[in-house]
Amino acid sequence: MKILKFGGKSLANGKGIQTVVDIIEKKAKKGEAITVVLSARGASTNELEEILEKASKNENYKAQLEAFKNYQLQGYEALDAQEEFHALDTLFEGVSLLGDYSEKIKDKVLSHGELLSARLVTALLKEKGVNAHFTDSRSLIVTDDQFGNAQPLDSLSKEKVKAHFKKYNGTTVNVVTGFIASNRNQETTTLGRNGSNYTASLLASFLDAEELQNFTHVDGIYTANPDLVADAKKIKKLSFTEANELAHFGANVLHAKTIIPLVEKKIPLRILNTFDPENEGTLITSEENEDGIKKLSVLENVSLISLEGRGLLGRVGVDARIFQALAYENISISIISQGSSERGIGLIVNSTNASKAKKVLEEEFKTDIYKKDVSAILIKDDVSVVSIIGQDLSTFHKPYNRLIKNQIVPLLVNNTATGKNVSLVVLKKQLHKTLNVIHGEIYGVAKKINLAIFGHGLVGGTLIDQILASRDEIEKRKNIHLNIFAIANSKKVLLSNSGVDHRWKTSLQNQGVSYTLDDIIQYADKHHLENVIAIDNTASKDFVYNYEHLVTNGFDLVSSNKVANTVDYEFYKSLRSTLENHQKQYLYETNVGAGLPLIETIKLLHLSGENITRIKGIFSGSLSYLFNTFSVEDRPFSEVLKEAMDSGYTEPDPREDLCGNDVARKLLVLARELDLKNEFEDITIHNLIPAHLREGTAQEFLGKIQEFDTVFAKIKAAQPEGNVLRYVGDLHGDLSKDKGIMDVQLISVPKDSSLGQVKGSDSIFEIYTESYGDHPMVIQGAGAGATVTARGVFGDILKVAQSIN
Ligand SMILES: NC(=O)C1=CN([C@@H]2O[C@H](COP(=O)(O)OP(=O)(O)OC[C@H]3O[C@@H](n4cnc5c(N)ncnc54)[C@H](O)[C@@H]3O)[C@@H](O)[C@H]2O)C=CC1
Ligand SMILES: N[C@@H](CC=O)C(=O)O
Repeated sequence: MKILKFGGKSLANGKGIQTVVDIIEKKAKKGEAITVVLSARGASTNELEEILEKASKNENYKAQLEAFKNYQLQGYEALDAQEEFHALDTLFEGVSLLGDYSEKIKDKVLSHGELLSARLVTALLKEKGVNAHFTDSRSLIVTDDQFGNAQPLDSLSKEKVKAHFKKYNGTTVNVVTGFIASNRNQETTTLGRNGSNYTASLLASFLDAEELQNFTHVDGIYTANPDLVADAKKIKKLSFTEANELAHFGANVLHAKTIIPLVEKKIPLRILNTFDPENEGTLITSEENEDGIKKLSVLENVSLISLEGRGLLGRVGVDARIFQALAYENISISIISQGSSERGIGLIVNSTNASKAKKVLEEEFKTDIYKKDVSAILIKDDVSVVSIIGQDLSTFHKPYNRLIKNQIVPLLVNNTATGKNVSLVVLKKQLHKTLNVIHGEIYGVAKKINLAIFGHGLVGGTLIDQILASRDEIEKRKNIHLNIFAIANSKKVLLSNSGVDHRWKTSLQNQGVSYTLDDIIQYADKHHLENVIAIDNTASKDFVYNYEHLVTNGFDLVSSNKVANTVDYEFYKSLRSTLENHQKQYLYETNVGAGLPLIETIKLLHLSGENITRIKGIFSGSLSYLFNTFSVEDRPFSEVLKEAMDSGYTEPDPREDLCGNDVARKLLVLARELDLKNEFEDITIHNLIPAHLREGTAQEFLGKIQEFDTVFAKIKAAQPEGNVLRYVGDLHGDLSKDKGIMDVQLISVPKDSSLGQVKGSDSIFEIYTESYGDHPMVIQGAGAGATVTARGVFGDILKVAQSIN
């Protein structure tokens, strides 16, 4: 025998009730032995409750009662509901006259929801030729006298159930009213909310059923509420122990009391979807899963009450007083947490009870407040409880760290000493993000990294295309999902919480909107975007002043722009301390040597205590190309310069390279990695731009670049035979002091020297250290170019992404 239980939503008008009848008919005609337990249809129970309230207040309830009756008959006008309707008329009239009602009357009223539902389904099944039998559970389940929440008397009920099913067995499909029962005096009682599920599990237990199938409007039990977590997965099978934890923590498909009769008899419970009957749903059995299932459960509409005061320290019985005072007012505490210092106690109660709870506690601790032993009793309303069921503390650091990285700091953490369950109280506005962050971590769902890219010129544009081209592969290999949710230039931003695609240029043109930085921050917040990284691919001197604001708003930083590391030292330090305070990262490998692993190497050497004594080399990819080519080819300087620009080696304004600033910045970036406190002004720079070409716009400058030709032809000719020109940066001096010496200059070197042999746009860095002596460590390779630089930025993004655990 299988027990099939259908809930109110499954039995609602429209698609619902017909589907239910089809499911039962199919099973009955296949010869399956089944018993059906029904709830009231749709929102019938709530409506009856509302009508009852109105009647008791002498308000006009008749229109709503008519609507209720119409709903019950809609499409089923042949149903004989006179008995129920007449009983309801009489009951409401009585309540209206009296102006009051008892729990006993309420149970009588509410029972008609289930009675009508079972009558209708029985009639419909009979029409289809099924041998259905309307079964009023008041003749089966006997309870105590606790109207509204009656407790079944097991042995009496079992006896009656057994006797009934002995009489109506074989091909009979008993259609049983859920929720309702009667006491020993045959007065109607109800089993409390979720009572129909309870009826079904009692029947299953008394009849030793093979399975209880609970038909709902969901496909089964999910790892989290799918409305809040898009990646939530359906759990195929779980144990009663796990289900029991879910039932306690707000999982509304189950209730602890309905599980107990099944556990005792080891009867499996299957959660099914009425509207997708082929789906096998979730099976709950007594078999324990070895690894255990983790599931997220949420309590909303709760408030955090905190009791603070120095005088609580070491006092005996404070918690007992709290519990007692609240219990007296029937207020239940779902979580309580207390620091070992005992100076503060936090407790969670239902929001509807929060003000009352505060009042009760203020009264209880009146004297303590007067003596200033208790300084405050505060309510925080906008909170939610997230419980990770199946989680113990041995691995809890992982989801917890992930939350902190995403700037979600729980207000309270609580775990069960036995069993596996950790609960966190978080701000309600962070609930959605909290669930997604934890769910992603515990289920190893691809980690979502949300990127805001500022600047989509040569480097930025190439980066976006590189990310879009390799993100599927990265997701497959590294379980990291890269989502570009913002692309901005200085005027417009394209926003897309689900991520831009390869048509981003057109989309930006058509859908780009003017913006402020806060618009992007708020957009990320509104769409609960986790693990956000801001990427600066501008050459802007102003944008870097946004970095700290981004960090305080939860963004990690990646930058190809060198400015933030080369403005005043005070800013440099302040940014680092903001990063430290917010536990955020800032990576900028491409600031020196484009995609070459230079900064990382220098950092590691320095960190490991290696004394770096000098760093010398060709720092500029564009000037490397310029002088490598110009030195050996018989072509005008301006023509080669134009080539370097067209190849994407130069800065957006090439004067930044030619004046030596770009190399100087790179030197300063490295100096600061060595903890030197140099400022940009400390650097001696050989400016290659003749004085008369330094002023004016970049455009005007480009119109005059031929004027370089004679100047550089002379310089080239003045060199010794076999020499070539190289633009070199040098960081030297006593690097163990506060400041190093930095020079940037154009020099002539033998063609076969280490600097002379460099080709194309390569950079070369010679790192002299104490251990390496006169034989420096050398890093050489492409020092400029959009493709290698974008690849370097991409590498930094992935490093940040991987470090978010
Ligand atoms: N080209 C190369 O080989 C290398 C370049 N870099 C650095 O990469 C950065 C970008 O260089 P390119 O792509 O060549 O420049 P670009 O001029 O092609 O692109 C810069 C982009 O930034 C945008 N932008 C400017 N101010 C902005 C603001 N306030 N907010 C948002 N967007 C803004 C511009 O509209 C433009 O789209 C520069 O900082 C450069 O120093 C670093 C290493 C190598
Ligand atoms: N303009 C720069 C680009 C990389 O930083 C250079 O030429 O090196």
